[in-house]
Amino acid sequence: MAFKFLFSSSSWGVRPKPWISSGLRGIHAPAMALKYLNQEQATNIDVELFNDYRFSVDQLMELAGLSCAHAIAQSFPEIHGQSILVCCGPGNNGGDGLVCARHLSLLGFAPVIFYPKRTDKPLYQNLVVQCEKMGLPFLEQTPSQVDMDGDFKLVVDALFGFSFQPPVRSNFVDLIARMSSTPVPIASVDIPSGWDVEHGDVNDLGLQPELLISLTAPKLCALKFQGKHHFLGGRFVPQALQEKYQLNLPDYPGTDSCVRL
Ligand SMILES: NC(=O)C1=CN([C@@H]2O[C@H](COP(=O)(O)OP(=O)(O)OC[C@H]3O[C@@H](n4cnc5c(N)ncnc54)[C@H](O)[C@@H]3O)[C@@H](O)[C@H]2O)[C@@H](O)CC1
Ligand SMILES: [K+]
Repeated sequence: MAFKFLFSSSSWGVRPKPWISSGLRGIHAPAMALKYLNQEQATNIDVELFNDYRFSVDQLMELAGLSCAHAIAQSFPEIHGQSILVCCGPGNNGGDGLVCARHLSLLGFAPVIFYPKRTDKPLYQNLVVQCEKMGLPFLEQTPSQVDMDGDFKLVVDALFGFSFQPPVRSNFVDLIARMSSTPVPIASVDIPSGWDVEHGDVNDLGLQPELLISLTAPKLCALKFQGKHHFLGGRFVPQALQEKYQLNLPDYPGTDSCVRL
């Protein structure tokens, strides 16, 4: 396969993509550039999936969380069987974290959950019970810096996703500061927490994940991501919706739930 690179302005929310050979008479057709969403587009797609396509939150959260666990397993195979701290926030990003923790456990990792601001809705209560009944430990207090640095091989950041509005409120400041300072690698679900969804780490909190799993489609802040592994997960976007928003998502390999970007 022949590759050339097509460069586009990042202000359009796109990244260089290879030209993929059509295989016909040596003609090379340009692949359409992957779309990076602003906050409004991410919200609109979310609303459309629920209201028009009639998916339930549980359905998409299960697929999103599963894809995060798979991306983690692919990125950090060397920590299989070892302890992973999964920090879950109050919204759906936190729900993805709870699902991810459950699947990490099923994959043979040893997740420990920290879920400080719980939501009083059956969906979240059920996710907690599922994890509890599977024997996953929950931390009662914000882990100290020493504990975070010493007890875990990976920290999953499922605090805030595309609905985050900076700055971080006081109750999460310490946790994000510790996640930013730890030498333990961070895997962020959808958005590195504390980052502005479009502009990145505008408040200089310093959270720099080693793995980012963008869900549905990457958000604009992902253009500022400098870690080793960037995956797309959430393999549930119907073709018509992909076309309506010109997402130009890459093909997922085989039956995989995530794809490396
Ligand atoms: N289609 C989709 O688009 C899907 C989205 N999913 C997940 O859902 C996420 C979006 O979920 P939500 O809309 O529930 O929102 P988030 O989980 O991004 O965050 C909302 C919560 O964070 C709090 N919050 C916002 N700004 C804050 C601040 N500055 N300080 C402290 N707390 C703050 C809010 O009060 C609210 O409780 C996505 O990022 C993704 O992870 C998946 O579950 C499934 C499918
Ligand atoms: K996050």
